[in-house]
Amino acid sequence: MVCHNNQPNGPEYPITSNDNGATATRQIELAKEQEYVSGLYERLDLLRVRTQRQLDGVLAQGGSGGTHQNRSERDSFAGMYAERLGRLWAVENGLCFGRLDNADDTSLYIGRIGLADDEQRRLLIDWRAPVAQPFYGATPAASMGVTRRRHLQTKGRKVIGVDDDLLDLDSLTDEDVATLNGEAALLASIGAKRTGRMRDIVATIQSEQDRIIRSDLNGVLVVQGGPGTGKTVVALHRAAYLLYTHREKLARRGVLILGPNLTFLRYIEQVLPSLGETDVLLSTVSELYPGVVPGVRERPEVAAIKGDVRMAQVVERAVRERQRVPRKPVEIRLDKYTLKLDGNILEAARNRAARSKRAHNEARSIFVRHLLNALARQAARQLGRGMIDEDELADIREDLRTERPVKAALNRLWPYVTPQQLLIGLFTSRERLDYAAGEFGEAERELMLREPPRKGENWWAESDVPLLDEAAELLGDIDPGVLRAGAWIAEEEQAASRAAALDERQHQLAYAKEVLEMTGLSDIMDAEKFASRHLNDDVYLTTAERAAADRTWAFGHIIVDEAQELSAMDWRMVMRRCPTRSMTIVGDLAQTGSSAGAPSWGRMLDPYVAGRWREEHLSVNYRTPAELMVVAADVLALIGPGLVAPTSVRETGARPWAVSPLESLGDVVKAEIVEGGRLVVIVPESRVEEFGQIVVRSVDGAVAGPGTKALDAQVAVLTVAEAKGLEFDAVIVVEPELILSESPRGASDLYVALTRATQRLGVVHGGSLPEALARLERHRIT
Ligand SMILES: Nc1ncnc2c1ncn2[C@@H]1O[C@H](COP(=O)(O)OP(=O)(O)OP(=O)(O)O)[C@@H](O)[C@H]1O
Repeated sequence: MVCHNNQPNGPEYPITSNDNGATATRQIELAKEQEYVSGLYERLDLLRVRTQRQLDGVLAQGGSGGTHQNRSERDSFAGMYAERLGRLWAVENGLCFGRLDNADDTSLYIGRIGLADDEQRRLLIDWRAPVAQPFYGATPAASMGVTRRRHLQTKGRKVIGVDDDLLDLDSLTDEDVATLNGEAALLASIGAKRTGRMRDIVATIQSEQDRIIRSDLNGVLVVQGGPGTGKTVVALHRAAYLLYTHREKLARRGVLILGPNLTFLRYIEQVLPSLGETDVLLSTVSELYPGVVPGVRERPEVAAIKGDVRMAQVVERAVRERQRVPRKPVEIRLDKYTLKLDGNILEAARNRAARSKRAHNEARSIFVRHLLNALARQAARQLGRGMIDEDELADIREDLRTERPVKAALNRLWPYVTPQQLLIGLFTSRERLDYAAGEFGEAERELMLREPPRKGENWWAESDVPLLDEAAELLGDIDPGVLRAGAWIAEEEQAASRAAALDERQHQLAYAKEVLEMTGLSDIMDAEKFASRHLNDDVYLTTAERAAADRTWAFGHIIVDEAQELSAMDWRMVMRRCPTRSMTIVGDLAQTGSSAGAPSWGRMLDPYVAGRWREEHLSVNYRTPAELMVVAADVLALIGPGLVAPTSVRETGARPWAVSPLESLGDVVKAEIVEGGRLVVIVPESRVEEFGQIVVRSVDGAVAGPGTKALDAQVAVLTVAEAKGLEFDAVIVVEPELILSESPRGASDLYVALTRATQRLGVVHGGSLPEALARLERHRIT
């Protein structure tokens, strides 16, 4: 199916006939719908006023008075009303977007939330309710009792268009024919200019997407689909659907959505609130280890090694290395005598601790107890006290425990280790790597070897995060008493965790401000107070916030976006967060850019759910026009001969082009700027700074590099990895040959770059143009 739609904004008022009678019929229909929709907004306003009053009432009871329980109840109610109010405000735009007419002559209006009047009569059905499903699933062949599906287009509170699908074709009347205009709502939506933020598609979900959204909560669902097929947006709607349908279960355990980078998370972060869902944790995989924010860019070959599943054994052996029995006996010199720990004693103590199956730090007390007993007996012998009772032995043991040389020896023999210390110790020591990473070759071990961190340096790379998590599992917690003493924790680590706490606080404050503005409460309460009351206090943290701070949190459901990028080690970490294996995994194997990414879904998932994961496919591209996909398909052929590009839903008539020389870049970008829309310049990683500077110098307000600013700017300069998952009205790819050659997954990178545009695509090159781009219309600027 290819529809022609040259209007980037789509029709504002979808009139397909210029017949006067039909136009009059439409006007009448519009007026009827307007009346109903106005009634819905009146109801919404009333509910807002009521909820606001309830909130004011609770807040008026004062902040710090009463018992702890009174205060905590008050705060809970205030939190609940504020959240409800937030929801009521969030659905302002597009409150009602559809109507279903049933064969029994009843009609249902479908919208973002459910509304009822005071007599509990249904006025508006939540799009996620089972009765709303035919709005997305009914077809003429399987009409599900529906005769007409009507899309309502609104601007603010005004109904500006109706767009009907008639599903019972036999019952068509002349008036029906006048309002029949199939895909106008979809085309208007996908042709609209982009704002730098993903919007919800609740009014135009297609039936293959709806099946995925409403698929069962249990088990692992993989959604494989080419670029622009709606994987991300479908995954987000699925989160909203699951929260609505299994509210109780998921509210307790929470839903985690994992995306490829922070810019992407900013890009999608408004979709769920616009669907009335705020309590979902959005995170990148590299943020999953609390307290560590990776800042080191690693070479792809190093990331590939550290993402290899064999690293699990390496970490395990690195832990065991810390429990190694020294070859020579250990002597402990005290004032009165010298004690000696030989191999047999040490081995026995270590075996006893190992048999406990506890994690390293938690098993330490067993090891220490066993050794102290042995030392106490030796001490008693040396003091000439052959037979001593248990009490005397205990006294000697306690004396020994506080002796400095004994403590030092115990620390050497079975040290407390943090995950950070373990990895720094491992990757900065050739000896330790040789011991722990035997299954990797010498060259690979050499690649892993690093300099120790300098003071204040952020030492962590993304590939370290799952290794830290793995280490945390094997090391376990350190006794908080010992932790407080803290002397053995590297200063750098303390500084890093203080910085992370500060960052977190700032993020909470920004979020609090947003909530207060959205709920109209900013005059009553300041953000600082709101944040400490509702966000930072253990009792009132939302599920998502509590989960974010807890490495061992088990989520009710996890959605992984751009899942092809995760390494085998990443999957181990993600699976640990979801013991029930209720997951939605969306991605496209052809777009894999990471050197440690998935070669196939089975390879990544079979170790956890062999034969128990189900796969769905999406095959229609709602983003990239057909003219652009023809070019992208030639690059797809480089990735794998049998791969099939998704079918574009529309043509625009705009042919993609290539220009040279490279010196024209600034002018070309200026000429391509989309009024009221977004343009991205996608550049090779190795020349990002150079091209970024050229564009920033040539175009006022252009932004080089990722982040919120890049999303908001009219022109942004990004690498492929930074542009992954995003979309723009126009895309200019610079030096595609270099993108192809500079990474082992160059063809996938170029494919991703070429498929980011919703309207126009151009290439600027100085070097040769890859053969796969032969279909581009070529120009030379003189
Ligand atoms: N049913 C729909 N109605 C309107 N717009 C849609 C629909 N499905 C998808 N889209 C739009 O198509 C675009 C692409 O969607 P999305 O980013 O989810 O695709 P994707 O499969 O994740 O792409 P990629 O793999 O390239 O990142 C978005 O603008 C999205 O809103």
